[in-house]
Amino acid sequence: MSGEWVLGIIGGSGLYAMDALEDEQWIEVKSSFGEPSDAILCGRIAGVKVRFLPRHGRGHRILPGQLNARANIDAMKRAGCTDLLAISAVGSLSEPLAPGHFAAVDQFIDRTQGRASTFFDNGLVAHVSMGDPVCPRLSGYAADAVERAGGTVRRGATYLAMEGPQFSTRAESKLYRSWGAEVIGMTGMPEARLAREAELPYALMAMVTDYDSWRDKEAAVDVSDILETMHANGEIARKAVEKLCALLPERREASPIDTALEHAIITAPEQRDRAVMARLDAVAGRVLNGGQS
Ligand SMILES: CSC[C@H]1O[C@H](OP(=O)(O)O)[C@H](O)[C@@H]1O
Ligand SMILES: Nc1ncnc2[nH]cnc12
Repeated sequence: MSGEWVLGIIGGSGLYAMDALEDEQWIEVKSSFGEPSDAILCGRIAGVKVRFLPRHGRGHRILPGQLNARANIDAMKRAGCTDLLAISAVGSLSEPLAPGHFAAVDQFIDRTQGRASTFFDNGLVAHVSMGDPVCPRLSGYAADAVERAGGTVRRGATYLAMEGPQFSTRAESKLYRSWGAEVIGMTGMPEARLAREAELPYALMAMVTDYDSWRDKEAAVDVSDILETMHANGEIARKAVEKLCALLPERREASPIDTALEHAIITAPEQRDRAVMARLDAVAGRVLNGGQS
């Protein structure tokens, strides 16, 4: 879909509103997948339409494992988002990625358990490609924006999504390092999977808050260290969103991710479950309704 940008921002720990928005208004968006984390804050930054959702709700009410990621992504799609930038606090599993740095995530290892991780269901089976889970265009713009906001950013990092809410043991932390994971958090999955199913180009800008628990001579991560780093660097994340809006080209060219479902649904048309199709009106309406966008 070429045309205008409607930039969805999913704000993680420490990011519960966006001061820079003009004409701001919180709107309740109903989802066919249950309750989203909160209302969506709508407005404009540098002329770009922005839709902001605090991932854990205002006041940080929702555990990572209890987030209704399906409702969140479905609501952002219904709110008209064309692209989604997720912002997340993460632990670092790599020495050069120091607390206070940012990382533009480009790969995931998913260790979450028991979370609803697809919009599809019996009666409507789909398999989207997840080889390249992140939109390189949006991720590149977001990394440029962090630099313009004065941050240090690493382009390309593998994110280990853990279940939580407890932090990792030292043995787990070392194991994930041996797998090549560079940052660790609790929310990037299934969010990234669901964004792809919803044909929304997704990027994850991770803010490193701690060194997790793999450094033997140092204390294991605790939440007070995380909050301290988050408060010291949250302003860069907020400023980066403003810079991102300012640097997006006026016209949004189509992305291949806009049509991720094109050949993904394999259930024969006559076998499709009407109720499941109805629930997917926003996520998959483009393909289910004869390919119109
Ligand atoms: C506050 S520390 C752990 C918490 O922070 C991260 O949240 P988010 O990804 O939403 O920024 C992490 O995933 C945990 O949920
Ligand atoms: N060390 C860590 N593990 C999981 N999630 C985090 N979020 C911030 N730091 C984290």
